[in-house]
Amino acid sequence: MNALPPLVAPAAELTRDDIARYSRHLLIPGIGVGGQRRLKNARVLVIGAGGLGSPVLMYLAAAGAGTIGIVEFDSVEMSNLQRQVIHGESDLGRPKGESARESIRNINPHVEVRWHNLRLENRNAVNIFRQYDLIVDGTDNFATRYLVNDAAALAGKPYVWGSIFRFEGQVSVFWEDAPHGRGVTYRDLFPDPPAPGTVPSCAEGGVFGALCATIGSLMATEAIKLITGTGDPLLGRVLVYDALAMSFRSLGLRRAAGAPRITELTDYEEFCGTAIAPSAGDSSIAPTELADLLSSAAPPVLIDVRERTEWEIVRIEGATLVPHSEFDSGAALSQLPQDREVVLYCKTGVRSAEALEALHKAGLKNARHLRGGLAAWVKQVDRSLPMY
Ligand SMILES: Nc1ncnc2c1ncn2[C@@H]1O[C@H](COP(=O)(O)OP(=O)(O)OP(=O)(O)O)[C@@H](O)[C@H]1O
Repeated sequence: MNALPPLVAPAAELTRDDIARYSRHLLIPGIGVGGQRRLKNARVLVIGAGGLGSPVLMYLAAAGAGTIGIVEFDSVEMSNLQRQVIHGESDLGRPKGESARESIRNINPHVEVRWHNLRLENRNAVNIFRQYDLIVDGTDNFATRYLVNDAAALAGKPYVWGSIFRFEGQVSVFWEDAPHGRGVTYRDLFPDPPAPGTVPSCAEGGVFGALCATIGSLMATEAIKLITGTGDPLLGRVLVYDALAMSFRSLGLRRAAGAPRITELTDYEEFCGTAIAPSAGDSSIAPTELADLLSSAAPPVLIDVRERTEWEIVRIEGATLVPHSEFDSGAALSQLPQDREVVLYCKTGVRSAEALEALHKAGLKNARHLRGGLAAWVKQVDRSLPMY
């Protein structure tokens, strides 16, 4: 085993209550009283109290991490409850940070919870990271992941990273300044972000709820190992889990030869191509305008560019399904009329804007896309439709 020195110094003695509460940890060689005292002294920052953040926060709290920070700005929605188990039915509409803090207090009142009620951004990341020993990234977007990576490097902190999609997940530990030259960062795994629109988010592609527990619990495990100096952390390795095959693979990861040190933050939205909405620009149509147009004498042809699974959940009446992938391949063009206006829509307006760009490039100009997608349509036009 290639254990690292423990990240955190031990706290003062354990109390009687600590000994009773953590007794099953105290019995394990590798944690014991020494490891538990380190946990008590640990300050862990968890970014996002969502699918991954939920199990991470719950297990770190139960394990007795002394101080847990939560960075989260969002509120609990119905579609979160299938996997974000730190929140419950009675938390719907509440800030996730508040709900998570309450759950943690219920699990372990000895944990000090610091909720940073904000979006992690360039202007706050490094300062917040400096207040903690270890960062755990439970976020869901590439811009934030690169920011977490670079800010962790600038603050000199290790961080545990996890990612989930449908039935697959990945976990690793990144730390530019890791002892024994084991420093690898997220940029060594993914030097470049994927082209915008090529990797669907969980909101678009879906995620298997129990996968979050597997990956989140692995992330909490790595955090506890680093804090206590127990076992071999996933430094320089990525663990890949396939829930359908029920298999784990561990892939080696090296620092790219000559990779420069991270010395500053950059514009992550621009780096990831998510800064500007695709250049469909003013070729969008508002939901209410589309509703009027659909009931006019010359209604446009309405095209749903989502996946069939989404189409089967809910759709706008009268729409035809032509999935987004058929726009990339060019197959969509032959299915669209040249003599009538075409309006494309997706869930939130991102995929439809991309599909529209492909149509414009192919020469079909008489086309627009629904601004804000089906989500905006449901809010502004037809509240009777369910939203996912
Ligand atoms: N930059 C950021 N700062 C703070 N929290 C963030 C940031 N980026 C993402 N998050 C939070 O990370 C969590 C990610 O969790 P997850 O993807 O499971 O949830 P979600 O975004 O609610 O899901 P969905 O997109 O399916 O509705 C979210 O709660 C989100 O608010």
